[in-house]
Amino acid sequence: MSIRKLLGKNDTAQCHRLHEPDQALHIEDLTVAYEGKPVLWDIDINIPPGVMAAIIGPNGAGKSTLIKAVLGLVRPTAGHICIHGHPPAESLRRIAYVPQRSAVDWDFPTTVLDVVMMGRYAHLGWFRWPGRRERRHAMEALESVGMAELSHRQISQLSGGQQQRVFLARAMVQDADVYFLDEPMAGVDATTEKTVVRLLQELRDAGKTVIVVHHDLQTVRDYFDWLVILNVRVVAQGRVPEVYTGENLRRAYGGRIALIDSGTGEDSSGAVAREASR
Ligand SMILES: Nc1ncnc2c1ncn2[C@@H]1O[C@H](COP(=O)(O)OP(=O)(O)OP(=O)(O)O)[C@@H](O)[C@H]1O
Repeated sequence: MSIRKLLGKNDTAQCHRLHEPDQALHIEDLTVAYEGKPVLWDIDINIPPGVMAAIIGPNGAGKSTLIKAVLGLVRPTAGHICIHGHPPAESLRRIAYVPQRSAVDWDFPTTVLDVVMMGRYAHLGWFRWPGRRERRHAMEALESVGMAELSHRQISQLSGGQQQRVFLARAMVQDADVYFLDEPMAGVDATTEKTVVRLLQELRDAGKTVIVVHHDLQTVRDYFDWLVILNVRVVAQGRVPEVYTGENLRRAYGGRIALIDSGTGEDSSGAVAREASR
């Protein structure tokens, strides 16, 4: 048996052993290192199904690395990751991923509609091209993000906000259970941000789990109901009202945030934080 198969088998057994039936994402003792230097250190995370969760933390805290580890794009040094009680490699159809826009080659010669239809490939099986049904799904998703009219445009001719909407439409047609998005609100206009938040909240309301790497501390309380604060280790996690506190933010960001008292006292849930510099 190959090492890969053996590892897969062990992962399956571990997830069954560790299985927290209530958790959409269960991570235990995870360590990830680049060139021998740990960027995530012995972390445990639980995110229940049906929440919209933010992962926040200062630059270099390991937020993107965490998502990459879940998706199998980086290999952990140690630890276990389970999606609804299964290793991610066994749950790929249940996972949708929206990468950072900067991580994509937007000069690739393809149209908006084709990019969205790619989201259906995992559901098609062998030897089947996307047909009328997939096209309809893709057009419906493009309509919901206000992009139907640009379906035949080359992706190289889109604005940043339009690119983000296309990504979102592709994630929607995947019909996954757990959605991972890496900074979907970064560098988009206010209208696109509202559209992104509305669609993600709709997914959440439909019972999906939405996990977002997020940078704007001031919108955490408005947009999210679950929060993981990361800085190489997990600083705090849980429901936003309990976790989004001045004390936890200071522990993660140190002097890099300004706390603004929004009325009920700086260290209470009334605290609103702004990152001093990015
Ligand atoms: N492929 C890589 N090789 C070596 N080091 C890396 C690699 N990718 C990331 N790192 C380093 O790992 C650390 C964590 O990076 P990561 O991108 O996960 O952080 P982040 O919290 O997403 O940061 P940001 O908020 O700046 O996007 C950083 O110090 C980064 O420089």
